[in-house]
Amino acid sequence: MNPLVAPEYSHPHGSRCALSVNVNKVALLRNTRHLGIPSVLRAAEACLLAGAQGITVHPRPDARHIRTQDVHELAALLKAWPQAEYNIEGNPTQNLMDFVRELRPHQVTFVPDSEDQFTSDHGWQFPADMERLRPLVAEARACGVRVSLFMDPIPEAMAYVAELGAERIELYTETFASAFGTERQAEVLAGFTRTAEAALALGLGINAGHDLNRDNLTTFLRAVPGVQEVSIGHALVADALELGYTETVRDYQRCIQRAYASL
Ligand SMILES: CC(=O)[C@@H](O)[C@H](O)COP(=O)(O)O
Ligand SMILES: NCC(=O)COP(=O)(O)O
Repeated sequence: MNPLVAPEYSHPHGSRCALSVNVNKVALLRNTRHLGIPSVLRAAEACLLAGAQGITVHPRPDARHIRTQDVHELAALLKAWPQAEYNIEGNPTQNLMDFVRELRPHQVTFVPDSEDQFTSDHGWQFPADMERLRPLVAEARACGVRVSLFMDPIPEAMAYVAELGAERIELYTETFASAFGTERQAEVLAGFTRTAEAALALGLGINAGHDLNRDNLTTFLRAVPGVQEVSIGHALVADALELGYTETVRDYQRCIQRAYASL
């Protein structure tokens, strides 16, 4: 079998790879008026109804988009969707751990962003970040929350993730998205494949996200083995402005299924 095609993989949701919709950008648009529209809750519900397997939020300390009330209201909504997962992202040295303690989402994704960062643009640095993360990973796991660490595609860094006791990595996919369709695509993608193989060999689960879209998603999933979840927000919400949430989510699910059609 082609080693670059994802191996047979049993995912928590019965599909090959779960789609978790990040609703940050719905909140960003809502926050530009005091009218409460577009609704973050209605966006999440529409995406779940259309087949998304999860919802992701990144409640940044400056509340530029997702606010504390959104995080709590989505937790309440997801109680009615037992098959779906709630993934909360953020920097555990800032405001994230209160959400972990209070809401116990299915997953927390630790992202090393500074408070005023334009967007997420790098993963954790090991071994430098190890001791700072160790108690935070332990606390989240003690709360029964799966821990995923936001990581650059560096195979050698996977052993540190495993040593910390995190269950998954989230591959930061911006470098792939930037190289997509260029002469660098194969080289950049090979780095992601090597990193995924290193993670799988250590028993780590694999998530992926940042700048994934309908054009590049299938290529990524075909080449990178074992991806259990993609969290997609910016491009998906942009597509939904044109196509609506239902058709957009269905189109992303088609992109995911196409990645495994040859298996
Ligand atoms: C961690 C990551 O890559 C994204 O999930 C992040 O949430 C993007 O944040 P913004 O939506 O604020 O750009
Ligand atoms: N972790 C990635 C995520 O949740 C959404 O990233 P993007 O699709 O908004 O770039």
